[in-house]
Amino acid sequence: MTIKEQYVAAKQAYANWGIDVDAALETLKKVPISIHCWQGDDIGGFEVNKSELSGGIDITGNYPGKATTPEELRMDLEKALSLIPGKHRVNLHAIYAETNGEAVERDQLEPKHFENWLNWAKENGLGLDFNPTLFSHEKAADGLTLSHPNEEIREFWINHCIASRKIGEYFGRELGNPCLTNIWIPDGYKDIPSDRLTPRKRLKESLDRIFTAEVDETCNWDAVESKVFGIGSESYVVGSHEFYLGYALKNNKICLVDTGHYHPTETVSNKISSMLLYSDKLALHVSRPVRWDSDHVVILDDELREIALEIVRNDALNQVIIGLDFFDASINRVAAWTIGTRNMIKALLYALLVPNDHLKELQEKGDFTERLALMEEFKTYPFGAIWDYYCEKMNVPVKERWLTLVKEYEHDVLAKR
Ligand SMILES: C[C@H](O)[C@H](O)[C@@H](O)C(=O)CO
Ligand SMILES: [Mn+2]
Repeated sequence: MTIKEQYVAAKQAYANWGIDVDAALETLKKVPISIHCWQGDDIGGFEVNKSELSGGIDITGNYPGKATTPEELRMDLEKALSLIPGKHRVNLHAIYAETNGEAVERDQLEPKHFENWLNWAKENGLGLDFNPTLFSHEKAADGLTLSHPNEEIREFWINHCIASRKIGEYFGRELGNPCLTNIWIPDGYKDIPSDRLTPRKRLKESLDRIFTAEVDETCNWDAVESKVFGIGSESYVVGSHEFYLGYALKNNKICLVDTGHYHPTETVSNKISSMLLYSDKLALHVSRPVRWDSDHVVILDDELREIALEIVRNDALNQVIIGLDFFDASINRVAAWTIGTRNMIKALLYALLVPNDHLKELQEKGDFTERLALMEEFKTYPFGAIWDYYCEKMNVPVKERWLTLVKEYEHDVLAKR
């Protein structure tokens, strides 16, 4: 049977439950995923005076062929994007600035340092998102930035965040598509603090300063990302979930939840409905924690499906900004992007092909037997046939055929670096 024939048969199975597969594919086509550039070079960036990766995050592995220049990184991203169905976004960090060999301090960064990225995004029909980089820097050497007791250090990072919001505004204005500028800081303590409040007060004041700077909200959306712990901040993180949830709600900012930033049995899927009751927008960093915030490549596991289901069944595709955040240096990096992003899209497709309204009704009626029975049966509905057809229709490789192309790229390009 051809892909199309398998699709037609599969479509009927879903139609029996009132699911319009063609409509689901139309919806899926319009959902952008924000693909993080930092998977391509192990969060190295292109600063002239580059520092070692810090901030309590870590990359393991030494797979050959990582991007070492902006041109290589863009080329690798283009390769991955050619294997992923749909039109997406690319998420940049400040350390990916291009300064023509001149050492530009982070608080002095300007839109012009990202002009190449912008032109590339325009040429490729991509959206752009942005992040100030508050790690891998001598002024973050003790693991403190916006909450630092030293005013001069705080000032430096405040100015870096303001500069970043202006870069986000530039991206959003030029692309006619708002840029999400997300602030994540590593601040915290290895051991039990004697004062949890003072650093949080300072962080709050720093954020207030950052957001006082005028930036066009139609071009730039501000987000804040919490964390429960990091390497070297095991006992206390200043920007905890409660801290940012409160800050975002009170100041009309977007909370960004990273799936690796919670206690191991706490799930982000269970937070989405609550957060959306109080906030119009929510941003995600979809990652895969394995025992800790290890940032493994996203797989199609139960939690990914549950996240997608929560977005779809709550009609929140326009409210949840889906970004990815993983970095694996032990495998081919183009493959890492491709696997993780295709899985995020697959999870959304899966969620669009579940009789969500019927399942909700069953719950309301108290028919938990049928609810469980159907939720389980739909796991083996012919979802793969719909996915294959979608890939074919979107002109990207069907099934694992993309892997041959990545291997060729590795042989022809990556291996020669
Ligand atoms: C590089 C990213 O900004 C970083 O991973 C951050 O988003 C994070 O999740 C830190 O744990
Ligand atoms: Mn993150």
